[in-house]
Amino acid sequence: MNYLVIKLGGSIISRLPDLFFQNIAELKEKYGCCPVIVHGGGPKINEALEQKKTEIIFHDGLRVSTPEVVETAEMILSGHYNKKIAAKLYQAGGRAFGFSGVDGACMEAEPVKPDGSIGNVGKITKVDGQLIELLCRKGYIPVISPISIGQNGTVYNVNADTAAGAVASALHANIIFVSDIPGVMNRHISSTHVYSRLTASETASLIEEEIITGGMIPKVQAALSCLQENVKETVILNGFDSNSLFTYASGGECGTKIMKEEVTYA
Ligand SMILES: Nc1ncnc2c1ncn2[C@@H]1O[C@H](COP(=O)(O)OP(=O)(O)O)[C@@H](O)[C@H]1O
Ligand SMILES: CC(=O)N[C@@H](CCC(=O)OP(=O)(O)O)C(=O)O
Repeated sequence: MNYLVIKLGGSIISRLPDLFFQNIAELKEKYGCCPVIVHGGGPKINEALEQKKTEIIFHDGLRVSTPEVVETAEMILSGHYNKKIAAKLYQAGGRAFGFSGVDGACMEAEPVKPDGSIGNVGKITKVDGQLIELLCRKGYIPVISPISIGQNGTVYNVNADTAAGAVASALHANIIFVSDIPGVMNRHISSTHVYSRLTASETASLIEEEIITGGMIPKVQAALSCLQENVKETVILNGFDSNSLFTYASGGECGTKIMKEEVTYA
């Protein structure tokens, strides 16, 4: 079976056109490829923390996560967005099955920083790919919140781009990151310049030159690290463009493709 991991960013989820959900629901029938959704929800976690007057701190793009912050992130990701996306897909004609890494311990995590300096932020050590495949075989669209669990039962907040990369690696799937921009852009070149392809070293230079900043950094890093595993292709594309998913699935050019270095033989 062919899988496509679709990471829905918090920047776009609630503004994603209905047609985009419809295209996800039709992907298997039209292109023979099973969609697996992994989603974020960062901006709404910020809102919830602001309401609680809890300080918001990021360290290298990762949210410093006390147990209280993890509880809020879990409420927004595994509660609010996970079920909203499942309902949207059902409305669009699909049958979605929503869960997080905590359910069935299907994504195990350990602390990114064992010294506790950023709290319970996790990195994924194991994904139960068989469970995800089983759901796909039964005709469900898995919808996965990145909140994950440690072997001792600690619940971890995991960056959604990283979680999506781990799921894609486990399934040997390609991955697309759906966000609120047409791809990786360079406003120094022009206000609309989008790279169609970037290699690892070009990406590193754009980070160095501060052309890639903020939330785009964990995204390109997740793309590059899953290319080192079992993932062949990673693309960042625009959720506002409802056609982008089908354009990608039919082999057309869209968004920014992040690739390993091209090997040249003498
Ligand atoms: N070079 C770049 N090209 C495009 N977007 C960039 C770039 N550098 C930083 N960004 C920012 O990254 C954001 C996407 O990251 P993020 O907000 O974390 O997305 P999501 O919630 O979709 O995962 C864009 O909205 C944009 O503001
Ligand atoms: C550890 C960490 O930073 N977790 C993220 C999880 C959500 C996320 O990644 O959402 P987006 O895809 O919308 O950015 C957070 O708390 O914001």
